[in-house]
Amino acid sequence: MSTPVIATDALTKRFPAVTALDQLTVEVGPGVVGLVGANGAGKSTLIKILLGLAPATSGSGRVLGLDVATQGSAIRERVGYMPEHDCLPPDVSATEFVVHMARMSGLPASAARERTADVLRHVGLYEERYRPIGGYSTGMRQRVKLAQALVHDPQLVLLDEPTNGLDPAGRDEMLDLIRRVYREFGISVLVTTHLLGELERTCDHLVVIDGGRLLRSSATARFTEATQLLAVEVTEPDDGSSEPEVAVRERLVAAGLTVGTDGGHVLLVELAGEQTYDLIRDIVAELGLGLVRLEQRRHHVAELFAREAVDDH
Ligand SMILES: Nc1ncnc2c1ncn2[C@@H]1O[C@H](COP(=O)(O)OP(=O)(O)OP(=O)(O)O)[C@@H](O)[C@H]1O
Repeated sequence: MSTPVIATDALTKRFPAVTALDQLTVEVGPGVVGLVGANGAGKSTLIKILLGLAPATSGSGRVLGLDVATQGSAIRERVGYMPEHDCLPPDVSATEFVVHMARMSGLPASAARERTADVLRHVGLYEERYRPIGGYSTGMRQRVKLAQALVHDPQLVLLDEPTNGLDPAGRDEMLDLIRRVYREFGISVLVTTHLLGELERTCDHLVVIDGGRLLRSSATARFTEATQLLAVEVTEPDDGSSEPEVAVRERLVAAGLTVGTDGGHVLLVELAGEQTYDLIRDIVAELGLGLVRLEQRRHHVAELFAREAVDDH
């Protein structure tokens, strides 16, 4: 494997009331990497430590081979950062703001103007770039934040929740843009989200954390490959009672099967031999329900949490 872009070893961050990162050991190579976790999972804390902006309590980390504890400024020269929260001044234009950020990172005036024009074009801001940011839509503001992260031509960008507040179309556009940052410029990307499943199409590799701990780190394809999992969906019963899948689930678990859900009404049943199909059909029939769907399916990242919860019991 090529040199890891990011590598941490037992990285831990304790605040007085909470352990935000707990012995996190993870290594990711070049490409587009998704950092997935619920709110409070520790994503922003990890990003701040990787940028050398906050010290770890224990453990170590390297970004582009540089030590986060002692080489923070060298890291920030080579890494772009798009913060989660809006940090944009309303009275200046995108061009003025991004030129300013380019100058701050050390580019001479003429190079700063050229790079600014390039990155604003790349993120899809054209005539609007001369108008004050205060009048921009959320999508446009997110693009300005992305542009300032790219303007000093970094080797890696850390994007904290770049799709936050966007509608589905805006989200898709942002994800396409992120993909192109790597494909067209060769800039590696670490992108965070609390929306499970959102990054399946965008990322080569996914790191999933929960409560500061590593749940899983692997190629996206490994998350979504076909598994021994059956999706089961049943009809509403005649008596009109809701959530018939709850009764089905109880019966399946009682029969010794491992059952999760997709977060909605679909049950996900571990296949334990061919008899699993018959068992499901029998139980559904005994409960007086009909089968809408019974099929082997692919994993989605979203299931990871549902399945973990089941595995804990
Ligand atoms: N400066 C701080 N002081 C005390 N606790 C903190 C601080 N920063 C973060 N935390 C706590 O650490 C945990 C992880 O927070 P973090 O912001 O890293 O999570 P996150 O995954 O980025 O979530 P979000 O998307 O909501 O920001 C949370 O419980 C949070 O309350």
